Amino acid sequence: MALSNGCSPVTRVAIFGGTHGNELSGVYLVKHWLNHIGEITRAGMEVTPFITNPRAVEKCVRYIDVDLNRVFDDQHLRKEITPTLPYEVRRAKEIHCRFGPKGSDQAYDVIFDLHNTTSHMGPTLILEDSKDDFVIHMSHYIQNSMAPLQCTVLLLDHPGMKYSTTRSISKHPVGVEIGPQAHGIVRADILDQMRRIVKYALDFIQYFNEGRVFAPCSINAYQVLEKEVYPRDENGDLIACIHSKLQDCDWQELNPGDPIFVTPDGKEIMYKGESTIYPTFINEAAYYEKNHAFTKTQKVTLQAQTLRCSSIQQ
Ligand SMILES: CC(=O)N[C@@H](CC(=O)O)C(=O)O
Ligand SMILES: [Zn+2]
Repeated sequence: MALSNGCSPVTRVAIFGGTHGNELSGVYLVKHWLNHIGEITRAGMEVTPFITNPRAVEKCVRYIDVDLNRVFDDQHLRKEITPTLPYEVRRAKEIHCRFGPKGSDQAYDVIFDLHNTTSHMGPTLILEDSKDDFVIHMSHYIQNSMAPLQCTVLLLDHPGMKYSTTRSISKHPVGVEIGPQAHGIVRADILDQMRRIVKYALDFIQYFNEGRVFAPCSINAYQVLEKEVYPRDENGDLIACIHSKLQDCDWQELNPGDPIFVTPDGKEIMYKGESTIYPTFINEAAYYEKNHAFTKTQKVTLQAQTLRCSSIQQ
C-alpha cells in the first residue's frame, strides 16, 4: 500500500457495470457512458466504462455458470482454459489480464464496481481495506457531497466473509451498492444516486491529482462480521421469512431478543447473538441461494492521515 503522504497520481480508472447481469443501474449507466464518454472524461485520467459479464447482461440474470464476483482468487484465475471451464471463470481471466494483474504495478489504480441490492441499504460504498487512506478520503469526500442523503460505508475485510471480487484486481477497489431495486428494473432515484457517487468520486480523484491536500479525516463504517442463515427444514425448504420488524431496517441496531424471522403460523424467531449488531443486506434476493438472510456488522471508525499526491512539487 502506498504511503498516505506519498500516493502516486491516479491515472487509470475503470467503472464496471453488469458484474451481476440483472442489477441494472450499473448496466444502464455503463452503456450510457460507452456512448457518452464526455460525462466521465477527466483531464489527466483515463476512465474506462466496462461491462464485465455481457452474457449475463444479455440474459438479465446474475450469472451464467458461477458468480463472477467470487472468482478473482488465484485458484480460479490460474485455471487452464478448457471447454468445461465455467463462462465467468474464463471471463475473469480476461478481465484480470486487461485490468490487473492483481497486486502488480500495471493493475488499474481504481475500479468502481456498480451493484444493486434488493435490500433497503440506500447508497453504500463497499471498501475492502481499512488502511487504504486514499479510499477513506474518497469515501469522506463522497459522503460530504451526498449529504443530506446518507451514504454508508461497508467494510468487507473479515477473513471468513471476504470473497474475491471483480474490483479486487485494482489497487483501490470500491464497490458501489445501492438499493432497494428489484432485479431487472431501473429506478430513476437510484440511478441518480449512483451517477452522483461516480461523479463525486471522479471529482475527488481529479482534485487529488491536481495537488489538493486532504487533511486527516475519519469516517464511520460498518464492518462485516458474519452472515445469518435462514431457518430451513431437512429438505432445505424455508420455514420462516424475515420478520416485518427487521425488514427494511438495514443499518439499524439489532439486539439480542429482537425478532428476526417469523414462521407461517406466526411463531417469532429471535436474535440469539450476545451483543448489538447492525444488520445489512436484509432479504437480498440474490442471497437466498447462498442461504444468507442478512449480514451482521459492527460499527467501526476508519482513520486516514493527510493525503497528497506525490508527483506535485510544493
Ligand atoms: C447483492 C450483491 O450482489 N452484492 C455484492 C456485494 C459486493 O459487491 O461485494 C455481492 O454479493 O457480490
Ligand atoms: Zn451485485
